[in-house]
Amino acid sequence: MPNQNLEITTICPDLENSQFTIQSAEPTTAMTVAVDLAENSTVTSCNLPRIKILGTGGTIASKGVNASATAGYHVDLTIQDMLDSIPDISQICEIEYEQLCNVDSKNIDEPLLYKIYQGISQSLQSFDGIVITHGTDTLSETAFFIESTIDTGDVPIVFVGSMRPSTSVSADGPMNLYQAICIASNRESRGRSVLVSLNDQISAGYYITKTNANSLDSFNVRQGYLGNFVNNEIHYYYPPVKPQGCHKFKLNWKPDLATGGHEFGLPKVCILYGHQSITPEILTLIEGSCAGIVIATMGAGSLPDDMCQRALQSPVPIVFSKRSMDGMIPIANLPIDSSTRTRGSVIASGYLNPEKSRLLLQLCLSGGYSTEEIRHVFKGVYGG
Ligand SMILES: NC(=O)C[C@H](N)C(=O)O
Repeated sequence: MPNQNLEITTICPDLENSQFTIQSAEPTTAMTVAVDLAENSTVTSCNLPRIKILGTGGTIASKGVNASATAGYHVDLTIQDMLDSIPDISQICEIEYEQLCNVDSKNIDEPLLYKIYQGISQSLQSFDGIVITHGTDTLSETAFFIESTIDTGDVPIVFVGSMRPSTSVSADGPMNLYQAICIASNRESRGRSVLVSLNDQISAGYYITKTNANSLDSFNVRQGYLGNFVNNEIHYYYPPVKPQGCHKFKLNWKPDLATGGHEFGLPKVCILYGHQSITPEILTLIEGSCAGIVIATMGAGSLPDDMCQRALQSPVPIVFSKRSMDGMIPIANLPIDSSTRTRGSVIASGYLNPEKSRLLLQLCLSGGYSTEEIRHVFKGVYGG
């Protein structure tokens, strides 16, 4: 049911790029409750925090064929539909929202990534927190990209999705969205950079990974959850902290005056999946068509000897990542050229999984970094 005590103003009526503001119709009540909630640090003064919601789609914005269907659904809800399904937040924050796109996250490509980047960058100055609704399949990639390209200052950037469509019994979207808005509004969230709020857990977008394709407890982070959300209380386990050694890149994507769009261009990086009997020919096949390669190696950098020797000689940088969900690639496990005693084109991914390594390598390459500089950036992810 729509919240009756909200005033909704349409700034731009188109669905794509539509923007709305929501304010409490009863400011006096809001102020009173805001003070009551101060114990939980939801607000610090009579001025409610201003939160921007950026909608991109995903299961959280989806409908299935019936209440028992948890697959085969389609993206169909706007942010306004989603806000109608959560408890009244008019006493917690003021909301403005924008529908950037409405797609399954498998379709988030560079132009959409840039749209999300712009949406966040442009909102940083005028909002106290930003919430991004996103499909879970590639949520961690977008969160990693944003952490790597935007200096968020103190403003919490909270990514949220769901595993069940809105139409299913016990849909998790409404509670996840409600919690994300509370987290973005909470003073204790300041200075924590890019967060992911799912299934009552708060984690760092830089490290989190989707580890289960179906269950509600779909995300995992071996570096540890930052906090928990229980019965309207947010419990952070640590003081504000940002990921160690996270390199910030300046995007030099320029407006394309001819098309009115933007000139995108992260260099192409492919991911190879390591397995028994993988042979070096695969490198020859793809080196010509990409600027860098990431390999999900077996274990902590293991590849057949001939593959390692060939990787050392590659004309493009090759990042050794891992198939295993946890752990990292120690430098000592990288191949070494016996004549030059160097690692050639090979770089260790540290703790980053293949898809995050891909983005990091793309950003390095777009900045024109040398192999040594790229090695240095990746080294930051495991502290050297
Ligand atoms: N749970 C989800 O959101 C999965 C969906 N396929 C998406 O990533 O958009």
